[in-house]
Amino acid sequence: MGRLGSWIVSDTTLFLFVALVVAILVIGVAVALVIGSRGRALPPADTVDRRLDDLREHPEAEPTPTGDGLEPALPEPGEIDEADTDNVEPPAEGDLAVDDVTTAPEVEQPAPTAGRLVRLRERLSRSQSSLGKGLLALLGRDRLDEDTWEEIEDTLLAADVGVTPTQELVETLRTRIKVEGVVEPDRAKAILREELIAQIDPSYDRSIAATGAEGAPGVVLVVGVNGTGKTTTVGRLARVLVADGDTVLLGAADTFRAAAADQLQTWGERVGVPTVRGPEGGDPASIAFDAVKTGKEGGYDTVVVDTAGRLHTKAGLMDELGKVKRVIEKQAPVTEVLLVIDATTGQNGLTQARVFAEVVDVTGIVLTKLDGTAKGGIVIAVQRELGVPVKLVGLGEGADDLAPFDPEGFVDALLA
Ligand SMILES: Nc1nc2c(ncn2[C@@H]2O[C@H](COP(=O)(O)OP(=O)(O)OP(=O)(O)O)[C@@H](O)[C@H]2O)c(=O)[nH]1
Repeated sequence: MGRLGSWIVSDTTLFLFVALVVAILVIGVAVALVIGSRGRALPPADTVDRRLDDLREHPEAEPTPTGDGLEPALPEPGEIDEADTDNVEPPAEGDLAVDDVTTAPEVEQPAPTAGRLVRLRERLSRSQSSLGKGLLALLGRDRLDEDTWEEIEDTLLAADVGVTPTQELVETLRTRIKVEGVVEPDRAKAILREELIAQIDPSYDRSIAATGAEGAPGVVLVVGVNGTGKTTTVGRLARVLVADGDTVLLGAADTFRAAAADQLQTWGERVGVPTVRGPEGGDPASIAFDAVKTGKEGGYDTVVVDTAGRLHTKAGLMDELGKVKRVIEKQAPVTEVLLVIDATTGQNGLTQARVFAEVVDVTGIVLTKLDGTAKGGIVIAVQRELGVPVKLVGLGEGADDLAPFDPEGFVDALLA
C-alpha cells in the first residue's frame, strides 16, 4: 500500500506538473496572439515614416505596392508623348525613382511660420540706407518744399518701387499731409505707413493653394530663372507644409542643372518628404507627370514641382513650361504657380517676371533674397507689373528663412 501510495502520489504530481506546463504554454500563446493582432491594427497615420524606416533597414527588399506612392511605379524615362499620358501604364522598372531613402538623416521639425517676418525688421533696421529710413528722414524735415518732394520721389524710384506707384504715392502723401496740416513726424510716419500698405494692397489672398479637390493632391508648380532660388524655395515650402501637417511629395523636374535633383532630395529628406526624380537631362514633363501621378495614387496632400528656368528663348521656355503644365493636368489641376524672383535683381527681375507671366498663369510671387537688398520697393513694383500677389519672401539662406508675406508686417519692417 505504502509503495502503491507513493506511485499514486508521484503520478498525480507528474500529472499536475504536466498540466501546469501545458496551461502556461496555452496562456503564453494566447497573449502573444492578442499582442500581435493589436500591433497589426495600428492606425496608418505614420505610414510614410514607418515605411521609410523599413526601407532604411531593408534597402534591398522589394517594395510592396501599397498605393502610398513610395514604390517606384514610374513611366519610361526620356521624352513623354503627351498623347500617351492618358493611358500611361505603370512600368515595372525605370530610371525615375522616388528618392533613395537609405541615407536619409534624422527628420527635422521645421520652425513655425508665424513671426518670421520679424527677422526682416531686424535685418533692415541694421541697414542705414533702407527705403523706410530714407523716407522718414525726408518727411521729418521742417519744410516739405518742392526739392524735398523730388527727393522723396527719387528715393522711391531708387528703391525699385516703379514709376507709376511712385507718382501715386507722392501725390497721395502730398495731398494728405497738406490737407491734414501734418507737422509732427509721427503723424507723417503714420500716413506713410498707411499709404505704403495701400500700395501693397492688403486685399489680395496670399495663401498658398496647396490643397486639391476630389481626391487629387494640390499641385504647386515653381517656376523662375536659374539661380533665383527656386530649388531652395521648393525645399523650404515643403518644410512649411510639413509644419502645417500636410503630406508632401516633391517632383525634381529641373533636369537641366545636374545637382538640382540631389539638392531637392536633400531638402525633402530633412523633413521626411520623398522626391520623384529622373535621369539628368531627362524630360521635365515626364518627371512632373510622374510625380503628380505618384502623389495622387499615394494620397498625398500636395505635390510641389521644381522646374528648370533657363531663358534660352521665350519660345523654348513656353514650350517646356506649357508642356509640363498640360501633362500634369492630365493627372490633377495645377492649384498654384509660384514665380520665384530674386529681389536683388531690380528691373531685370521685372523683365523676367513679364516673360514668365506670358508663358504660364502665375498665381503667386516668391521674392527671394530680400535680406540682400535695402530696396523693398520691388514688392510693390512686381505686384503691379503682374497683378498677382507676393505670397512668400526669402529672408536668408537658412532652412526656415521663407516667410509668408503680409503687407503690414513688411511695411513695419521697412519703417522700423
Ligand atoms: N541670402 C539669400 N539667399 C538665398 C535665398 N533664397 C535662395 N538663396 C540662395 O540662392 C542660391 C540659388 O538658389 P537655388 O535654389 O539653387 O536657385 P535655383 O533657382 O533653383 O537655381 P537652378 O537650380 O540653377 O535653377 C543658393 O545659394 C541659395 O542659398 C534668400 O532668400 N536669401
